[in-house]
Amino acid sequence: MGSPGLQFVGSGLKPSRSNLFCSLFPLSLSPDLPGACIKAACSMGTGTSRLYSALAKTLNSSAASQHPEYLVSPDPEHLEPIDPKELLEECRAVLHTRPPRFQRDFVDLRTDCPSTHPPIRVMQWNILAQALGEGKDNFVQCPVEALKWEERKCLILEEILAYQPDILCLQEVDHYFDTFQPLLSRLGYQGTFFPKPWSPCLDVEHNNGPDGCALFFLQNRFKLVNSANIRLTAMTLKTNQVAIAQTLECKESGRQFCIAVTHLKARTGWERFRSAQGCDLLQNLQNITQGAKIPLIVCGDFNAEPTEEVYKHFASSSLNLNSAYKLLSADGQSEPPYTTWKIRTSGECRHTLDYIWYSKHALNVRSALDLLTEEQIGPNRLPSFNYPSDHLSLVCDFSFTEEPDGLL
Ligand SMILES: NC(=O)C1=CN([C@@H]2O[C@H](COP(=O)(O)OP(=O)(O)OC[C@H]3O[C@@H](n4cnc5c(N)ncnc54)[C@H](OP(=O)(O)O)[C@@H]3O)[C@@H](O)[C@H]2O)C=CC1
Ligand SMILES: [Mg+2]
Repeated sequence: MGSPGLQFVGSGLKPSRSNLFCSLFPLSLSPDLPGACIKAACSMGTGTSRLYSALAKTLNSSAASQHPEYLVSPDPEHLEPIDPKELLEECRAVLHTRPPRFQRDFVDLRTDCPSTHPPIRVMQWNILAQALGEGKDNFVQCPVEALKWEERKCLILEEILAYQPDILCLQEVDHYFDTFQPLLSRLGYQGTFFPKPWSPCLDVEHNNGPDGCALFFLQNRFKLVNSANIRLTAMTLKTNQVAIAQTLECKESGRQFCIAVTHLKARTGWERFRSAQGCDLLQNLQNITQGAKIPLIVCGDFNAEPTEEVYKHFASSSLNLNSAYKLLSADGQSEPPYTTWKIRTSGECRHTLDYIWYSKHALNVRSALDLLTEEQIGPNRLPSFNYPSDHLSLVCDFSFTEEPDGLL
């Protein structure tokens, strides 16, 4: 990680790559980047000079001098909007030496149910914290070059831009303030970040701050009604895991719903702990949705197979939830065979851990993005030069059922 911004300055960017520079470069700057470097690199036209003012303001602010970079959020008013197509092209330029993206298709699930409003596209993704990927995860078949942040961040952005979700639920985010918040806000998203209280990223040398959950929604589609950052408890004890729950109102339909993101405790031996965290989250969501009066979508890396207790709590909750990716199976009852697939020193780890739960009486899943095949994932599994995380993204299109007063 270090000072990735300096790599861009030193990489001999040509004027034709100035767009790339505008969108991607300033957001990777390290607080110790010399001012002279910033000025030299930023004197490339009006757009960049405006960026320079924002950047200079951020770096010179008293907040910046007192707090590490990851706690400093650039003022969104000073950031120019970006055209998603342009950013996608910029990412592709950075990734030109890498193999092409895998093709994934949306599967139509409810073509028979008409909807007057555009669907709500939700993406769930554990993007793999940079510090954990480089320092803790031990992905023994993944070359270190495949994990280089300057390229891996472009693969992550490419995935987001390819599907353009209305709502984005992320786990293991350790580049919120320097990358995702500024870039996604320029794409029209409003973001919220809740770091883990004792993120394992902080144990890694040259880390970029704690990892946590992040929730983004498109401001032109939704109005924020209510937001809660939740530190999960297990049997009344505070834990290291978190969730964000927000009530949003659709600007087109006026209908409200609650969206939540979480990342439960990892590892075997912690099943009862995860179960308790799940119960706490369900209790919080009961309160927020006023006993299931408001439709709910819960995205998460639950770190639990469908056989675990926490999964069963969600499946049988009085919130009337169903897991969207079951609908991809022939009988509509089976989860996919994997949502994460990696090789550690301990061997191959193929598991279904990631879910998108939704209020089954209030929402329809219109389509879901198919998973990567074993052949696409390849023998070295994930992450790889083609795919930036050990977890696959899950993407669903939802619409409200037509009866607003129907049972939730
Ligand atoms: N500084 C301090 O005083 C304290 C520090 N800590 C730190 O926090 C850590 C525990 O945090 P906690 O939130 O409970 O972490 P978790 O056990 O939930 O795991 C943290 C991350 O490790 C990944 N992971 C899962 N399995 C493995 C594996 N076999 N090898 C490597 N990584 C794996 C998980 O990814 P995924 O979800 O993708 O599987 C997850 O993102 C401690 O190890 C310590 O580093 C904790 C308390 C105090
Ligand atoms: Mg992980």
